[in-house]
Amino acid sequence: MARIPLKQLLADDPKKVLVLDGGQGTELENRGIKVANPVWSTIPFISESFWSDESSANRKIVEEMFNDFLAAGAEILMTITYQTSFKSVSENTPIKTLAAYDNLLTRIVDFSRDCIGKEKHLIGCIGPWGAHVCCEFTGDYGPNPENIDFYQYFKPQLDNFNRNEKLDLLGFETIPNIHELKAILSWDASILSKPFYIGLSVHEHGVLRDGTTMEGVAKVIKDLGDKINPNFLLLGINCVSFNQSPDILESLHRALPNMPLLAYPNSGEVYDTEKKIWLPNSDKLNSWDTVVKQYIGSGARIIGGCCRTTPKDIQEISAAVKKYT
Ligand code: MET
Ligand SMILES: [Zn+2]
Repeated sequence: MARIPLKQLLADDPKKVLVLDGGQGTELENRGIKVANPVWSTIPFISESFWSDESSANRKIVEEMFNDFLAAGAEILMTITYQTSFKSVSENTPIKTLAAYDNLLTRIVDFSRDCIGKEKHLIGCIGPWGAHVCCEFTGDYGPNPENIDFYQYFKPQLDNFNRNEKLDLLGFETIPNIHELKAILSWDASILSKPFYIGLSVHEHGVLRDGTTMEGVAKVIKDLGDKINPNFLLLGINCVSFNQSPDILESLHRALPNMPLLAYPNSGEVYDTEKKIWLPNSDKLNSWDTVVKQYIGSGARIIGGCCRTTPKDIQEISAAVKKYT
């Protein structure tokens, strides 16, 4: 295999910082794919013509998006599978059986690998439990979040991704609730057999969306001690406020000084949940150059962008990573 396993890559060169791609769902939307539906950015992959017709318009859009992120300097990219859990897909699309679902995931990973080539690292993206009920930004998982069977929810996607050699890393993204974090971290290497990271959905005031402090998050990890799954490679934040993200990452670093971190915030625009539109943020405090410098100072090893970030953002991130490493 041409690619160095990520665990080794991060350990061998303690200064190496990998540039991640940008916000794929919103970027597909920018490029004309209508993603407003229950499976969000999974939608182009649901129609058979995406697979049968190599000149399909959506196929071209997705290929071009990957190309543009690569040209901007992305070294590690994600599959577009944020809202592709078996529950979301089987309840909202004609794909109903586990066999058909496995076929869908395998096709998406194959296609993504073909788009990025053999050299780049590929992340199997896994959205949070909250994504299928749209509460990843409130963290409100109902009155008994401790009783949610998170494993049952994630299992079909995990089983498929675990056995796919084309994926280098699994990414649990936008995790807003401490019970979900605890559940993921309770799974051993027989359940999570590939390297993985967890991206937290953090409020601009610096707490997990459900109110847990970063010290509280750190305690869960410290309490696991050496029982922690050896495949747990990085912890970080995603889909968080651009302005607050350096401070949030720093607080995570203070609480867990030896943990490799990752950060991929939003563009700086702000989502108006009532009007369902993105508003420009006239108070954008910093440039990517400044925030990337701060992330690296706080132990970030993977840096990219989440919602509304484009190849232009990735280009700026890439330049800053080169400058500060
Ligand atoms: N990686 C995902 C995407 O941009 C993250 C979404 S956060 C709501 O498609
Ligand atoms: Zn996002």
